[in-house]
Amino acid sequence: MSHPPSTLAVVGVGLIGGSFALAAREAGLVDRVIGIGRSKANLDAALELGVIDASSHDIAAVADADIVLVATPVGQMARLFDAMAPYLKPGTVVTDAGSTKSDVTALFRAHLPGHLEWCVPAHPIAGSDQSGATAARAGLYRNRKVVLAPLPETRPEVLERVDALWRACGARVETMSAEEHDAVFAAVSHLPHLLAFAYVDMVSGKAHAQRYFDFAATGFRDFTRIAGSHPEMWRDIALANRAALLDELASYQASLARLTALVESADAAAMERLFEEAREARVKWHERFEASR
Ligand SMILES: NC(=O)C1=CN([C@@H]2O[C@H](COP(=O)(O)OP(=O)(O)OC[C@H]3O[C@@H](n4cnc5c(N)ncnc54)[C@H](O)[C@@H]3O)[C@@H](O)[C@H]2O)C=CC1
Ligand SMILES: O=C(O)C(=O)Cc1ccc(O)cc1
Repeated sequence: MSHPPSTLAVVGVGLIGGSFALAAREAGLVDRVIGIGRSKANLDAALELGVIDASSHDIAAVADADIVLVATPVGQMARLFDAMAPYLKPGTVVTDAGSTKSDVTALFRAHLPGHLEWCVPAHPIAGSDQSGATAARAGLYRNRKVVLAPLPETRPEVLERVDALWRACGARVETMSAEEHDAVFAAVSHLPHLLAFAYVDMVSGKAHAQRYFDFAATGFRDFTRIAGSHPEMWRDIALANRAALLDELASYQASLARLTALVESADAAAMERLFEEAREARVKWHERFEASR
């Protein structure tokens, strides 16, 4: 399908922004990619790997773009939206990849009030515990979901353009409200990351932690993989989605308290029932997840 030449500016050329740039170019929907970042070493690596065609430390470079993807930690977005506002051409599509959506929606409203018809809050549900441009790969979004949470002001053709870009990257696009998004992701993504960080922190705080780590095996590895994720990114997510996350932390604490009581009372039957129900739910989820990839 032919399309007018288009320039993509990626603000924050890491795993997520870099992978989008590679995939959109491979799909032929983007001709030129400008990387805008704060780390020279990372931008140099992105240039060398062919993830971007040009780099800049100056947000004014968005003036040359038809599409801007903001893929920094969500805590950076307020100042970035604010700083890019004077340079955005009317019609330039602005979208993001942040893991939280109510806060980003509010930031679009607060900092780009004159540009809302061209803004599309978004969240690709793909990634890993890796970060930086060197981790970027074109196939990251293949058969993965992307959630779009359009604003009431977003023009239909702008939504369609962002939808088409993500589909061209191989993703399956779903639309939901920012509120529903944040409640769901607090439970299935943000909470488990916090649990992994807290658990590793607990073990490493033991008096003879190394002795414990020496014997940790695959169960420990699988449960804690995401504790290797980017600390700044997860700090920002925890702050941005505090309310929903506090609800999930409370539910989990209640669940742990119930399990603690079963362990205390040595209630073998109830414990086995709980484990059976959890295992069944996990097996079902895993079958559906693998079938959808
Ligand atoms: N890592 C993951 O699995 C996923 C992450 N996300 C979201 O995508 C966003 C990016 O995450 P990653 O690509 O994993 O992180 P990353 O650390 O790989 O990349 C972020 C990049 O943004 C740059 N950056 C930070 N502050 C900046 C600023 N003020 N101006 C310009 N550049 C700046 C950093 O130097 C870095 O290169 C985050 O909002 C995260 O919540 C969304 C889905 C999955
Ligand atoms: O590392 C993993 O398995 C993840 O869960 C990746 C991930 C991290 C953050 C997101 O907002 C979406 C996906």
